[in-house]
Order: sequence, then C-alpha cells, then structure tokens
Amino acid sequence: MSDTKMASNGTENAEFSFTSNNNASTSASTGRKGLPKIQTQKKTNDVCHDDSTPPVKAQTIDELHSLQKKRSTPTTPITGTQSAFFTTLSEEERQKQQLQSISASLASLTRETGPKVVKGDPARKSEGQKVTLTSHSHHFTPTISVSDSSLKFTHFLYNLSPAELYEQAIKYEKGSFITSNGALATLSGAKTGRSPRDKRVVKDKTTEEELWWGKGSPNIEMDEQTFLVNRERAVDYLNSLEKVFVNDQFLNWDLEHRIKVRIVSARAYHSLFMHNMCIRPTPEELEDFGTPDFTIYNAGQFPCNRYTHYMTSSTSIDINLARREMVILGTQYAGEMKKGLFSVMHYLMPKRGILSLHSGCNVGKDGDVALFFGLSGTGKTTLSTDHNRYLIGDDEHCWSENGVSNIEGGCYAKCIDLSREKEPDIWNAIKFGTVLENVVFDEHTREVDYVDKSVTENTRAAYPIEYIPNAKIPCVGPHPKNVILLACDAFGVLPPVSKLNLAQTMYHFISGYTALVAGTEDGIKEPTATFSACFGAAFIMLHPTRYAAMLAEKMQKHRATGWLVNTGWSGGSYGFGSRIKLAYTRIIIDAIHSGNLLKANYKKTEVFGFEIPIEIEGVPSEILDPVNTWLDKMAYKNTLSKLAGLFKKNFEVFTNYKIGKDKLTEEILAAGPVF
Ligand SMILES: Nc1ncnc2c1ncn2[C@@H]1O[C@H](COP(=O)(O)OP(=O)(O)OP(=O)(O)O)[C@@H](O)[C@H]1O
Ligand SMILES: O=C([O-])CC(=O)C(=O)O
Ligand SMILES: [Ca+2]
Ligand SMILES: [Mn+2]
Repeated sequence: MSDTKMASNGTENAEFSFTSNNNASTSASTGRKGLPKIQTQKKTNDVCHDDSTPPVKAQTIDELHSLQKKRSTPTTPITGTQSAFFTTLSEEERQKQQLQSISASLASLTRETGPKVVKGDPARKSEGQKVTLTSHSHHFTPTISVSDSSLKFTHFLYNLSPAELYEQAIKYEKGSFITSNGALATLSGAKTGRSPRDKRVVKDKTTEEELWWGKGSPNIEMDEQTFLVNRERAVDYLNSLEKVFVNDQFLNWDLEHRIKVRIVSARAYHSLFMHNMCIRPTPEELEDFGTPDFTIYNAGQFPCNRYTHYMTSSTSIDINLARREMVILGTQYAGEMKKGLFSVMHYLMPKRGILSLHSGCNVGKDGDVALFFGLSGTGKTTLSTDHNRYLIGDDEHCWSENGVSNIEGGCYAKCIDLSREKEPDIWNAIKFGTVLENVVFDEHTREVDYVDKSVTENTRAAYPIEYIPNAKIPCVGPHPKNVILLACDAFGVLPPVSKLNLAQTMYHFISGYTALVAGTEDGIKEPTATFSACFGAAFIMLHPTRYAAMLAEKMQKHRATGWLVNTGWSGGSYGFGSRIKLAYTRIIIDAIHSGNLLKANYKKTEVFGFEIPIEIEGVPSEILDPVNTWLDKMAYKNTLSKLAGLFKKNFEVFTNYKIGKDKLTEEILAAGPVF
C-alpha cells in the first residue's frame, strides 16, 4: 500500500490524521488555535468503536486463552437419557481400553508389562488439559529396585489433526516450515529415499515356505531373536521420549479386506505423513477400532546396532509377519512406512486370492478403469492424476473379484521440476495439510523452488487423495479395461506406445524394466537400466510368477488390453535425446482410454516384436517408431540389441517357472525379444 493511499484511508481505519481539513470542525468546536487536535476516533456512523463490542467474559489471561479452544464435539451423538447413561459408561471404558491397547503396543519384551501411558501433550499439563492415565491392570508400586524407565510416563498424541501436527512439527522438529502455499516443509534427514538393502524379513517355519527367498528377492532374512532385539531397541527408544505419536488408520478401500494399522512414531512429520497416506477413519470407526492388525514402530532417528547379527549398516527396516509388526531404525524417510505396509499387503492379499499391484489407477466417466504399472518415477502418479478422469489411486491397489480398490488414502507425488502448467492438479494439491519433503524454499517468502535439487532429487509431496478434485471416493472401481505398463527407457529405443498381447504383457510385467532417473532408492543418481519383477520387486513377498499368474488370469477373464508406454527418452539415449514430452504421453494415454488407439493401424517392430501405431492424432508420427528419431541408425541398432540382451539375461531366472494355465508359460517365454 502506498503512503498516499494510507493517508486518504486514514479516517476509515480510525488512524491518526493530521489533515487539517478533517479536523476543522474539531478545532472550531474547541475554539483553540494552532495545531489541529489529533483525531483518534472514527467519524463515520458517529459510533465509538472502541466500546462497540461487549467486553470479553474472562477475568484473567488464562481464562481468555481457555475460551479460544472449544472441546471437540462428541463423536457419537447422545440421544435420550438412557443412551446417555450407557455412552458415558462406555466412553470411560473406551478410554481405558485405548490406554491399555497403546500400553500393550509399547510393551517391552523384557519387562513383560506395557509402560505407563498418558494421553495428551506433556507441554499442555499446565493448561489444565485433561490427561488420562493408564489404569493399571497390574499392581504397580514404585520401589528403589524399579528401573527409571518404569517410573516415567510415556505421553502419546493420538490421531492428531493436521493443524495440531503442524504445531508440533514447527515447535519441536528442526527443518519444519510452512511454505507459501500452506504445505508443511520437512526434512527427512540423512536418508532421502528408501533403503532396500536394509530391509529384513523374519524367516520362520511358515515364511520359509511361503515367501520368495534368495537371488533377486527383496526379502533378506533375519531370525526372530534379532527382530526382537531391534524391536526392543525401537520400543525403548520410543518410551524414553517425552511423547510419541500414535496413528490408528486403515488400508484398503475394499471394506471386506480392510486392514487396521497402528503407527507409533517419534515425529509429527511421520504422523502427518501417515495421516495423509493411509485411510483416515471416521470418528465412529475410530471408536470401534480395537486391536490393530499390524503395528509399525518407527524409531527412525535412532540407529540399529551394527554388532547385531544380520545388520550391515545402521539402518534396518524389519518385518515380522507372525507378530504383525514392523520396526524402523536408522532412517527417517517416511516412504519406508508406506512401502513397508505395501509389502505386508503383498503377503496378506494374495493369501485371500486378491492381487496386490504397484500401480496407479483411474476411471473414466463411462466406468473404464485403467491401471498404470511402473517403477518409481515412470509416471504412475503423473498419468493417473488426469483432469478428465476420476482418480482411484496413484500407487498401490488391489484387484479382487469385486474389481479394483486403492490400498491408501493419499498420494505421494514426485515434485522435482513440478510445474503448474503441466501438472495442475498435483500443484493445487500442495496446500495446507500436505507434507512437502526435502524441498528448497526462499528463506523469506517461503516460496518453494521445485527445480532446486540441493537436498535431493527425490523431493515429494504427500497429500490426502481428496485434495485431487476429481478423486473417486470411495476409491474403488470395476475391473480394468486397460493395463498400461510404464517404462522410462533411458536407452531411447522403446517406442512411445506399443500394443501388447497377453503373453507380451506378462513378459514385460515379470521383467519390470525401467531406467531409474531420480534417487528414490538411496544412492541412485544417474540413470541405469533396472529390472524389478512385477514393477515392484522391492515390495513383493511371494515369487513374482505368483502375481503374474493372477494378473494373467484376471486380464484374460475381464478382457483387458495390455500396453507398453515409454515415458523416457526419444531421439537418442540419455545424454543425446530428450525425455518424451509429457503432453505427447498424455495424448497417447487419452487415445488408449477412449478406445481410439485400438482402432489404429499397426506395424510390428524388429527385435521386441511390438505392435506400434502408424499414427496418433496430435503426436508427430515420426516419433512413434524410435528409429526415425535417431540420427545415427547404427547406434540405434546397437542400443536396441544391447537392451534386448539385458532383457534376455534378466529373464533367465524365470524360465523354470510355470505361469498360469495351458501354454501360457511357453508363450510368455517366446514373447521376449528375438535377435
Ligand atoms: N512423458 C512423461 N510421462 C510421465 N512423466 C513424465 C514425463 N516427462 C517427465 N515426467 C516426469 O516424471 C515424473 C514421474 O513421476 P511420478 O511421480 O509419476 O512417478 P511414479 O511412477 O508415481 O513413482 P513412485 O512409485 O516413486 O511414486 C514426474 O516428475 C513427471 O513430471
Ligand atoms: O516408496 C517410495 O519412496 C516412493 C515410491 O512410491 C516408490 O519408490 O515406488
Ligand atoms: Ca507415485
Ligand atoms: Mn511407488
């Protein structure tokens, strides 16, 4: 606001005014000369505004502050005196049960009983906030022989709201700031991506038989005893803190197969992340939550002990399926929790005949569902978030007899180079409530610079799915019509789009090819060809062919069409060509959704034997066959052969497995590159 504007508005704002014109009457009435009297009252309406509102009903500052917050409304409406009686009773009982449940979750294995837990922020005790203590079922007499840890209370902050978590983060966690768009910027610490080499799974009699072990498997074994050592380390760490965060939430929008999860963590950042990423229970659902089906102990700030058997670094992410528990030590990267639970779903769901998928999913106005498979950074989130379609989910789904369902309640978008123009819905989802990980922002304006990779290339935004305006809630849909396999081909030899037959779809699903471009997995900075079975080997628990067989069966039954879309390089390999324009990829995807691409004219490519369209309206025809875009045709041929060789070599380990019925296995083996 300019100075002149300020002056002219002076009277309206009841500010001082030295303008003699304004005060002429005042001077005249008092009959005094010299400087005009300072005008402090608003003249309009002739009302004295200082006295126009009744005084605050508080006698002290503390009382005034207590007026600011009103109690949250009871979650269950109380109707009639009889039910009120029962509600009061059960409310007390519920509180007691909740405390017991959380105390049990935090129980040490050596001390047999859970710690004394108390609900609420320890910093608020003085504010007269109601805190509820554990009602001890065991007899508790503090004596000198009792350890210090059993003399102390563990405060827990239960399912806090985003606003409360913002306050906790900003007050207590270094590196937490509100950005100009309203999001909470956080730092995940030294780890800015997942650490797949530090993942451990307990091998017991059951899992030894059921899970995929050995070469290529993400399940690195650990014994039960070592798990308990790490669990104790995490639980002791958490109990040593002033307070811990507890989230009780759900996974899977398919109500029949919903899983209850509890996340115990030390950071508000972790609690808000999971609040956004898991399905948020309604207050009524929370009342009946009971015992969780799975619990995460996130002690990420605290390292594991490298002298412990099986530990090869100070980071350990441990899954124990029998105990239904996961322990995180030595990494604060929040994606570990999300993907750890995904691994658990990859075990639990197939047991029920449900296929779990590392895929995005959306549905058109006519109910046509598309799945988007692909490794990290290939475009699942970007392409499933489509303004013309309803978003079911961006990363983790189930395909059951009922159709598809999202496992999660939020999205986790990459935000490096994010632009409002290219990805408007993701851009607009970054607002109050969203966690922005490891981004760089202006120290004064707090404006985020999405181009800046100073902290990491793997910058991320985690937001509730309803932040996308056309999210489909509940996040479920009918059986898929199109199955789109995404690959970011840094070699630049895969066509922008290929139509696949079922055997080819299975071959490429099992291969799970891409060239990683950003550092989602800790340590990867330069693009490299990667094969990851089922487009998510890091998260699967059973042998890849188990998932593949289920996918083949479902695609066959529901007549879904398979596609391979290269969202990577065109015009040469990484360093020569450039990434295919997102606008072109979107046009290609639109043509798949609409059914128009099915009707196009096709030709067959050499080596990979892909069916590629001759033309697609809106996309330059010459890019549809990559050979056209390479200046050096010899280099193209050599690169194509090189990639084909990598595919062949990768597939060798799968040649002895049977997949599906009839001749499918032989067909899949024959569907690879021929050269
Ligand atoms: N042609 C393209 N198609 C898709 N994405 C593209 C394209 N060109 C550039 N991109 C960028 O690539 C990135 C794709 O990341 P996205 O978040 O969609 O990955 P993702 O498959 O969801 O991975 P993750 O499983 O790690 O979440 C985005 O940053 C997007 O802007
Ligand atoms: O897990 C993460 O960190 C991000 C992700 O979605 C993936 O890597 O597939
Ligand atoms: Ca994603
Ligand atoms: Mn993912």
